[in-house]
Amino acid sequence: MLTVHKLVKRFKQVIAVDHLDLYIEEGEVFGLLGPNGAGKSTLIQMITGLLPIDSGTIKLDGQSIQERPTEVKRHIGLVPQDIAVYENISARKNVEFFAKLYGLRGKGLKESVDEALERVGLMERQHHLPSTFSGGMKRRLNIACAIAHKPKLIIMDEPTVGIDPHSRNHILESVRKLNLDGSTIIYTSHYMEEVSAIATRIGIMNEGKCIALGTEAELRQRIASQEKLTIETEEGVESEHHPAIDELKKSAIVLDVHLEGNQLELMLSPHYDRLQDILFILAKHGLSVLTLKRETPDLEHLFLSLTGRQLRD
Ligand SMILES: Nc1ncnc2c1ncn2[C@@H]1O[C@H](COP(=O)(O)OP(=O)(O)OP(=O)(O)O)[C@@H](O)[C@H]1O
Repeated sequence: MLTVHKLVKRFKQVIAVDHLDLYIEEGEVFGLLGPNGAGKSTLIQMITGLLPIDSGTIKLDGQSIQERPTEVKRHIGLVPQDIAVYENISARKNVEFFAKLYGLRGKGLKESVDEALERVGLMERQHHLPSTFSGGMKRRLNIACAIAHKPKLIIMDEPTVGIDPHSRNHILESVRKLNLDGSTIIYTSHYMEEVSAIATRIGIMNEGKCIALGTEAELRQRIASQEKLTIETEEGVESEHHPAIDELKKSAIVLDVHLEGNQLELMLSPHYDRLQDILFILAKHGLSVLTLKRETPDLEHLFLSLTGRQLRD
């Protein structure tokens, strides 16, 4: 449905999207994960025609956004990162306003607005002003405004930032329902667990590139053979430059070491079972172990091992 080919966007020195290739198939919920500044919003703004492309192509059902912006935009609904609703007209009038921009009128308009408000659970508050809504309700209204014209592709840019758990669950549930009813969805987030809950396929973006792509099972496969060891030490390790960390990093059995608060996180090579070697290194540098936890890493660790960064700063 959506094909992105060798897409590039620069802001002076910064290359926000770097020769990115991506395809989204009809019926997918595509979870786009990445830390701050990865280029997710820039990519979305280009897909939705809000930002000009430096080079590369974006096509929706074979139609180019550069060549046929009006036709392509008609089939896309964008839920932007920042809430964009009019505070001083009712929720219903907000949805009507956006639906009218896409040419809906009369009975079709009424039915579409009803359906959109119903989907986000705001029917009972339809005549209230958004200025009286919680942040979560405003976000849900934002979604209603984006979906009333029944777009084929719905793009949600971090729609759960800063909202209460009830609205968050409501949003995740409405994403599932929209998808079941035939919409294709791109959902960006910093939160692995959200993407994991709803996405049929996941792309991980960093520094303008898509560095991993696949179903959650496929991505997990890439780290399935590794193990994570979390160590809490009595003394506390202040920096990544601690001599114990340097020595652990040089050890053949330790693939990676990170300092997370007062804990050391070690990625171990497959089937490693000589924990005493690690304890020996720690003891040698005066560190006594309080707790040890050994587990299979999750996708946040895949991200960490690919980029050396956390998904959230
Ligand atoms: N209008 C702009 N002018 C200059 N630089 C920009 C502009 N928009 C984005 N950038 C830069 O491009 C890079 C990608 O930013 P972008 O907002 O696309 O990332 P993101 O993945 O959406 O991050 P976040 O999760 O924080 O929204 C960053 O380095 C950012 O500072």
